[in-house]
Amino acid sequence: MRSPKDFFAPLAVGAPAPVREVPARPSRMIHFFDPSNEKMAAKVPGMVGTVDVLLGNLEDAVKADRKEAAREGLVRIAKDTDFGEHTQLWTRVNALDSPWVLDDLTTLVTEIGDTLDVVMVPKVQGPEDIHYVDRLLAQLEARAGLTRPILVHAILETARGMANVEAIAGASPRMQGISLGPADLAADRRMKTTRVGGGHPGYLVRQDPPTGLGEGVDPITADRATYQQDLWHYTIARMVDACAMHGILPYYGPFGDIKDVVACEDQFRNAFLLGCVGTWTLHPVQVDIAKRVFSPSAEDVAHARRVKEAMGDGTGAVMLDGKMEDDASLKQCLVILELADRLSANDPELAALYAGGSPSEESGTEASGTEASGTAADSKPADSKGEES
Ligand SMILES: CC(C)(COP(=O)(O)OP(=O)(O)OC[C@H]1O[C@@H](n2cnc3c(N)ncnc32)[C@H](O)[C@@H]1OP(=O)(O)O)[C@@H](O)C(=O)NCCC(=O)NCCSC(=O)C[C@](C)(O)C(=O)O
Ligand SMILES: [Mg+2]
Repeated sequence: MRSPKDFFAPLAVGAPAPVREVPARPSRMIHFFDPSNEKMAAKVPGMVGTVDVLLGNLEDAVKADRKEAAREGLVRIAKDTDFGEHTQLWTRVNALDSPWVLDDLTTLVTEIGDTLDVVMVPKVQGPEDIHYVDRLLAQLEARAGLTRPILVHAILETARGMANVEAIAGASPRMQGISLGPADLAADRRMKTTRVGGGHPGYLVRQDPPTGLGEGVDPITADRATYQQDLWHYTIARMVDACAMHGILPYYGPFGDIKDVVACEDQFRNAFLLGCVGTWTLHPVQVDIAKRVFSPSAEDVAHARRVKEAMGDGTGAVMLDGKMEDDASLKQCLVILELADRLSANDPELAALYAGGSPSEESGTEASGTEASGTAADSKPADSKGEES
């Protein structure tokens, strides 16, 4: 364990100084592409400006015999593409115990280190994994003469990583954020699912047996409502706390049922409401869903402004639309307003929406009613409540 006094010292002579704060750049969707897949790679330049993050994936989902092609493809794309002001370039390197990761890091930092914003590290088990990457990145940055440090993002996909999540989040000033890796995590935990993220119809609670049924009707086998539960609630909530306590950013991960855009939106929204700032998008169809979900609704922004105005100096309590507002509800509203400001700075459409233009149908929001809504969930379509009976 390093002395706290040394926490912000570069780990190699000549490496850039670590950042003190995670840069406040939108990252609502981390869009995955396989740089060895020519059709997919060809779409990347056209996606600049439409997604917050483009991530060249080198790990799982890239076949073993395409690993080198993927690495080379990413170098080529990074060199040939202007990512503009609003789209970041990230990569997911191979796992630290794989035969590819050393070449991944060495090649990418050396060749495109000045373009690469974040390196995502899969299957992180504990802070020691981050320390290893931290030192190696510093050495490579120093050798390449980089002036800006590359940040690190961990994927939470082992039980041990989960148990160490707070230590991982605080392991280095390079830590930018953490994502949930539901498929590997499920396997490592020996959960009995076979999906990539999302819920499961078997994970439910059932209404109590009804009373007052007629003679001879069995209350146990009678019709009883069931409610599907969120398999990921504990994990995401714990990840959010670990990230918040260390000033880094939490993300949902992949939703593998590409066709089920409704359940995908529900899963993304659960993560957004719990504190995540973004998600992964695996297919272009998920991009607009992520944008809609991880941008606060116009109603929430308008409500937050009204609370801020009504609260004056920010202390005390007031009644607004029959609800008590106080210092703590104001703080929640300020979270929404800060996010809205940050997103508006990059996106004139959102800026117009938040400035009071009428919310478009595409934004998934409804025109303001007499009651201001309290959460982003209130703007969710009424037919997608995620309950079953
Ligand atoms: C799902 C797949 C196979 C369907 O691919 P498809 O070709 O069958 O889909 P499509 O609907 O036919 O595609 C239509 C068009 O979109 C293109 N396209 C399709 N996807 C993309 C994309 N991402 N970016 C840009 N373009 C894309 C595709 O090439 C095609 O182009 P075309 O019209 O010219 O023919 C494909 O979308 C894909 O491979 N996506 C990325 C998958 C991936 O990265 N997986 C790894 C992350 S999840 C994970 O690792 C788990 C985790 C965290 O580790 C853990 O939980 O443990
Ligand atoms: Mg995985």
